[in-house]
Amino acid sequence: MLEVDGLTKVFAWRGHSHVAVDGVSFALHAGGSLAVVGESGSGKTTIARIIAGLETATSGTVVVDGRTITAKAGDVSARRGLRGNRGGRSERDRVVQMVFQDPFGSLDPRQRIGAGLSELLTIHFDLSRTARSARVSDLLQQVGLDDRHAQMVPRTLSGGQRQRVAIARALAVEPKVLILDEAVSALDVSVQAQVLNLLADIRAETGISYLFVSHDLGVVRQITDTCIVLNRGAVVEAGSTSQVLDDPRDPYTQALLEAVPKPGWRPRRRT
Ligand SMILES: Nc1ncnc2c1ncn2[C@@H]1O[C@H](COP(=O)(O)OP(=O)(O)OP(=O)(O)O)[C@@H](O)[C@H]1O
Repeated sequence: MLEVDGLTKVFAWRGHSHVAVDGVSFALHAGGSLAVVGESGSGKTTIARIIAGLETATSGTVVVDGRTITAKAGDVSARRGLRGNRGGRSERDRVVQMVFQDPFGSLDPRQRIGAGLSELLTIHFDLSRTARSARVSDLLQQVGLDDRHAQMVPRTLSGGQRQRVAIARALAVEPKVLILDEAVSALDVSVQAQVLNLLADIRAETGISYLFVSHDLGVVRQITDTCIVLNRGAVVEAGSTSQVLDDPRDPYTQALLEAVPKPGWRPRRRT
C-alpha cells in the first residue's frame, strides 16, 4: 500500500544545511500498521509530512497504492499527474490523510462539526443532500460521536472528542493510508485507550493502513504490527513491533528502550 524508497530531506538555510531524513526505505502493506519511532528530532514528522504532501522530498520516492506521489520542489508535472477531477483536489488528498497531535489547527473554530464534515464530502464526492447528511451521521457514529456533536463547535468538545472529529474528517475522504502523528499523545491515559481501541476497530472494519508516528513505545506496542526506528534521520532497526521492542538488536534502540521510565523511577538529583 505504501512504499518509501531512499527518502531524503535536506533542509538548507542561509549557508547551513541539515539532513533531517537520510535514505529512509520501508513498506506498509494494506491493512497494516507501522510505527515510526525515534527520539525528538530524529525525522519522524518530516517523513510523515513528505508522505502527506505537506513537505517536498530532496530525493527518493513514495508510492501509495501503486502510484508514485513524491513531488520534489518545482516538480510541477508530478503534481499535475496526480490531480483528480473532483474540485481540483489532488489525488493524494484522498489516498493519504494525516491526523495531528493538536486537532485545533485543522478545525475551523466557528464551524459546527457536522457542517465541516458535510463541506468535506461536498468537495470530494457528488452526493445528494440526504446521502451527505446520512454519511455525516455514519462518520460521527464510526468515531463514537452522534448527531448532538454535529451541532457543536470545536471549543465545546473535550480533547478526546476533538481528536475523534479529526479522525472522522480524515476518514470522510476514504483514504487508504492514515498517518497519525502523535495523535494520542496529548490525551490523558483513559481517553488515549479509548481512541486507540477506536483506531483498532476502524482498521479491522475498513482495512485502512496506519503510519503511526509516536515517541510513546507503550502506545506503539498496542497499535502497530511493524516498526522502524530512526536515529538522526536514518533507519537503524526495522521488524515486527514485538521483536523490535522485546529484543532490540541495535544499540540505539536498546538505549531508547532503556530511557523509558520504569516503576520505581526517581528523578536524578542535580549536582
Ligand atoms: N522547516 C525546517 N527547517 C529546518 N529544519 C527543520 C525543519 N523542519 C524540521 N527540521 C529539523 O529536522 C530535524 C527532524 O525534525 P522532525 O520534526 O522531523 O523530528 P521528529 O522526530 O518528528 O521530532 P519530535 O519528536 O520532537 O517531533 C530536526 O533537527 C528539526 O530541527
